[in-house]
Amino acid sequence: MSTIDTEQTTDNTDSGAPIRRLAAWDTDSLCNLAAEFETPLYVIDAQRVRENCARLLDAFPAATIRYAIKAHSGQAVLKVIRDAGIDVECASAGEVKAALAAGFNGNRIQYTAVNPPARDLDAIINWWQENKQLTITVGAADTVERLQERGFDGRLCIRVNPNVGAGHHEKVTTGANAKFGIPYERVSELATQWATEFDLVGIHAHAGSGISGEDLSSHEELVRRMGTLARTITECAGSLEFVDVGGGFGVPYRANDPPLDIHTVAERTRDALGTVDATLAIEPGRYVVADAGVLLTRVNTIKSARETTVVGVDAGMTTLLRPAMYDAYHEIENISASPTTDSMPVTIAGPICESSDIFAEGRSISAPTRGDIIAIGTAGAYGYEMASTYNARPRPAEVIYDDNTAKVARRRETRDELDVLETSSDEHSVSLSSVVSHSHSSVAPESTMSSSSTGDTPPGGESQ
Ligand SMILES: Cc1ncc(COP(=O)(O)O)c(C=O)c1O
Ligand SMILES: N[C@@H](CCCC[NH3+])C(=O)O
Repeated sequence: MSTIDTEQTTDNTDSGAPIRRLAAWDTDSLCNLAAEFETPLYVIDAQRVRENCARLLDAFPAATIRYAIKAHSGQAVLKVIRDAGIDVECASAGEVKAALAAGFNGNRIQYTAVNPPARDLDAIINWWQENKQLTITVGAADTVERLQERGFDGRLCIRVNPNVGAGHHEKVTTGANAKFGIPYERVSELATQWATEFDLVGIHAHAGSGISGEDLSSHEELVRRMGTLARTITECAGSLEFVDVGGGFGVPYRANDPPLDIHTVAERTRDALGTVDATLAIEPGRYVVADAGVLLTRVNTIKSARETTVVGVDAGMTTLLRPAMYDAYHEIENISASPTTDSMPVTIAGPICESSDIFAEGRSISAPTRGDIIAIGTAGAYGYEMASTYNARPRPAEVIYDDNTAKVARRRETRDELDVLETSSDEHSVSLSSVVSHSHSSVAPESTMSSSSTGDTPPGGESQ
């Protein structure tokens, strides 16, 4: 445990401020945390998560709010959200397990099945047997059959593909992607059928992630379509409990990005929905946690390279994937430098053997020296959550700061832990004469390949 100065780490502009910038964090405290817990290190401010929850509850007082736990599924964060009175949306059995462990009851959990593996459905049905208030959202008719085969006849929600997408990058635009949901045109017919077999409680759609406050038109169009569909279903299949219009509310990552005014979003969402005999539901993830987190990383290499200076740090794309995957922008500052240090443009790169392992290029930061701590802002959503162990790099640690104290929420993974799944025993093995089909092989037989074309000497030693 480490104690740091609350006064300085709390965003003192306004507890309802729409975004916490990197500049609002106390750099001395962050440097102390890096020294105490080492780097790379995620720091999450629990109070900021509370403020974000409170703002959502205030803007959507009559709605059901479900936090999309894929943004950050750490137990400490989930407990803050549970205590704020917000429910959860889970995308896998693993996420449901995390929600249950954090104390969410089945009636506060909505499981969204996306091409669900059998193992997920088995686990979900076991939990549903224990608490039949758990809601399952399906995005394909055969998922319904698979649930029926397992005895499910409970609370069902239909994921609609509204054919309207939005988001900060094409890779996070879901509403028009055929992978997600049942085509809009088919839903009322299926709803009529399923209402006789299940407790049909809702319909759901999600446009995508990172919807900008500057253009809410796609979000509004999706909500309008969902309102129309809800009215049709109510007539043909009976009333629904909720109409879930997804999450996706963006946060400004760049200093000059306009903040998303959540009250405006709420008002325009209600207007677009129109009158429905059901409760509005939303599923924000990023909005709840993004600006509550910062990633700290230490400079280990500085070199001049052609037109740039490369600053090598100990976090990489395995720690924070967003820049490599979506070219995502995060604020970056050298928080060890004194205020009088001159700035210089640099390339900030991680230790992973991939060219995309770069956090920023041509970014102006205070001139770094080896050992300095670099802070990467707005890293609370889809940061730790998307970390991997590629290049055999253990995942970072995470501390949560609350009530004047920072404590480890997720300890640093060790190199030894990377090997725990390896097995050398024959305990579970099968005998197979071959795993290559000789009759249908599309690879030319070795005898027809010249050694020059393969670059190898053929079996037997000499070229044929
Ligand atoms: C079904 C669903 N709900 C909610 C979310 C949360 O999105 P965001 O974190 O952008 O609010 C996502 C992620 O895109 C999602 O796929
Ligand atoms: N991982 C994405 C958003 C979530 C997409 C989930 N459907 C991001 O970091 O922006």
